[in-house]
Amino acid sequence: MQQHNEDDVILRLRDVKVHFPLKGGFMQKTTAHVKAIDGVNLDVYRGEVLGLVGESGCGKTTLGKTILQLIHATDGEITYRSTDDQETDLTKLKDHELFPYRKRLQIVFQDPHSSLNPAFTIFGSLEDPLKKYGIKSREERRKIIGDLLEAVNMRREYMDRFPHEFSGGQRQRIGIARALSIEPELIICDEAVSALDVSIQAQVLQLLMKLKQEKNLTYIFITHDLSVTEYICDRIAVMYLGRIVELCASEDLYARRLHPYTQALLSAIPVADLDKQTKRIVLEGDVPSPVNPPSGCPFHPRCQFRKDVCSQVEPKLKRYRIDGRDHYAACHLIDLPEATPDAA
Ligand SMILES: Nc1ncnc2c1ncn2[C@@H]1O[C@H](COP(=O)(O)OP(=O)(O)OP(=O)(O)O)[C@@H](O)[C@H]1O
Repeated sequence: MQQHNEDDVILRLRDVKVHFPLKGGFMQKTTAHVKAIDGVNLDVYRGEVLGLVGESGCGKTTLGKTILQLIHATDGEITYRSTDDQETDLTKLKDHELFPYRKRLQIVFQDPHSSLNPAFTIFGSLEDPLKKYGIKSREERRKIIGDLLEAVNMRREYMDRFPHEFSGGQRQRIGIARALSIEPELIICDEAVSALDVSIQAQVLQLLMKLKQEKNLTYIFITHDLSVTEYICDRIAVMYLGRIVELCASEDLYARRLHPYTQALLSAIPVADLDKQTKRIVLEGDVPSPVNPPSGCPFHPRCQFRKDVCSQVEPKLKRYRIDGRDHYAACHLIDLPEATPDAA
């Protein structure tokens, strides 16, 4: 995996929180908060594929939508860094000021069946963003959409068909074409292949990787499926209860996972090489409610290695240097020296 430096950062998240108010009673007063994201720090590097993994409900989609400003952060900074080094904290912008940034950051959703309007032809669905971003001539829009369809291995004339005329895999490719239409720099793929059969998944993943190379894209790849991330991600961030609990190069996560939560997640994936199969660690219970997260380490009630400190003090995400690479983890039980600030 290539090493990144500060100049390569495209997105910088600092202490990002998203607390949804829960309303109740006759007056619909806020009675509590769902702490969906609770202090995320993360740098995303230009040109990388960053996996965001974790069980259902740990905050992956909320974080993705917050980066795109489809959900407003309760607190923290989300800084976008352009190729000419201009830095903009997206959380501080008003809706109309976000317009140029929405072009640069796009999303592909999970469900190819519901993400296209059934009443519109493919041209009708795909021309909208082009119109918004100033492509006035219909002929030009038809040319761009035809080129986009060819880029996702489909025929140009398909633009005059309706979504129900396509298979799930084809619809997902159309969703990718739509995300690409206004030439973004970063695409968030939210469970983009999870609804597809395994063989179709492989085709769509291959397509995503081809497009990444051709168009110099950055991906944040959200999934609960750790068997997919190993092959396509440069780095992986593991989320639990709205926090990142481990973050490192993909190969390092699979080779030497540090956090007990990651160990449990990875132990559940079947591997072809039986020598590499680790003993299955069964996670007891569900992810606790983000309304009242556990004290101390949020994972401690489900952790088979927990000690007293784990229920008392929340562990920080610490940086370790392993084989010359950064490996971050938030767990009291890791017995490794923390990296010194200048270790690189
Ligand atoms: N608008 C909302 N209002 C209140 N709670 C919400 C809202 N959106 C999400 N949540 C809660 O925030 C937490 C994180 O949800 P989120 O969908 O981000 O998780 P996820 O990891 O993407 O899960 P999944 O893979 O099931 O989509 C969950 O407890 C969810 O119920």
